[in-house]
Amino acid sequence: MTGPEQVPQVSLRGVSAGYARTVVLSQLDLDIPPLTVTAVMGPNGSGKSTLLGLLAGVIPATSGTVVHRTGVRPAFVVQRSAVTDALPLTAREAVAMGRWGRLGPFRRPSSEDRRAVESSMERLDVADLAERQLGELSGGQRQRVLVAQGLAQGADLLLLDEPAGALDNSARETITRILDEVAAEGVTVVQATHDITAARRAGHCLLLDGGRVVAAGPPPEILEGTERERLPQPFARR
Ligand SMILES: Nc1ncnc2c1ncn2[C@@H]1O[C@H](COP(=O)(O)OP(=O)(O)OP(=O)(O)O)[C@@H](O)[C@H]1O
Repeated sequence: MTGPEQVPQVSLRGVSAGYARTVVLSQLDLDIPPLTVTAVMGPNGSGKSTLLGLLAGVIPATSGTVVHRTGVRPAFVVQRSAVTDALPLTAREAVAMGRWGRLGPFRRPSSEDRRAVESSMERLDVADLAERQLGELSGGQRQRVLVAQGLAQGADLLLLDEPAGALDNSARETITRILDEVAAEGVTVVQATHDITAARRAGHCLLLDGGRVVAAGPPPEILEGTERERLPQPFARR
């Protein structure tokens, strides 16, 4: 360890976690490197969302230690399917919810809060949808609104569960580029993804299978070469 940039954003040692009657993650030892994009890959049910929930602090560890580099509350962009599309909110109101944690009781949004909301919407190209109801938006548009909400939070750890899940190739490429830029600006990004192209461009890759880390390291090392033997289905077929 030579400097603060070497301190992991989050360090997990011997961590297990899950739900009431299900242990999902068992004895995980892993480090999330700071100021880069980590892609979390693995088949359906391998524990990617559970790991993000753990990193976000919404799912408790049942054993082991979870150490965060800073005390800043992470931003967590959940899968679109986890958000009720019928919520009576405009896109701008949904993005502004990203600032709630900073407002405190009875505080009105400051000009800085409003700026963060507007610039996040512009970045995700949803500014022209600001007054539309969430329920009126397409799946891809709603997904971009949720990513804008996460960005608006201004956290130093941005966690995203399949942020490009409902997007076409061009929008997917845009999200990947924005996440690269956000990391270059000093944010640690962790995204669960089934998109092998996005994973190849990440700075770090974690491969889960059955709630365990089966590989961790630079994407070329994790995704290339031994791909056929190493990647759990369905990645091995791609
Ligand atoms: N709320 C919950 N209560 C109980 N079990 C759950 C809950 N959420 C997920 N699980 C179980 O935990 C395991 C891991 O699920 P998780 O959603 O973390 O996987 P995933 O890798 O994100 O999957 P996907 O690629 O399908 O999103 C699965 O067996 C799932 O059925």
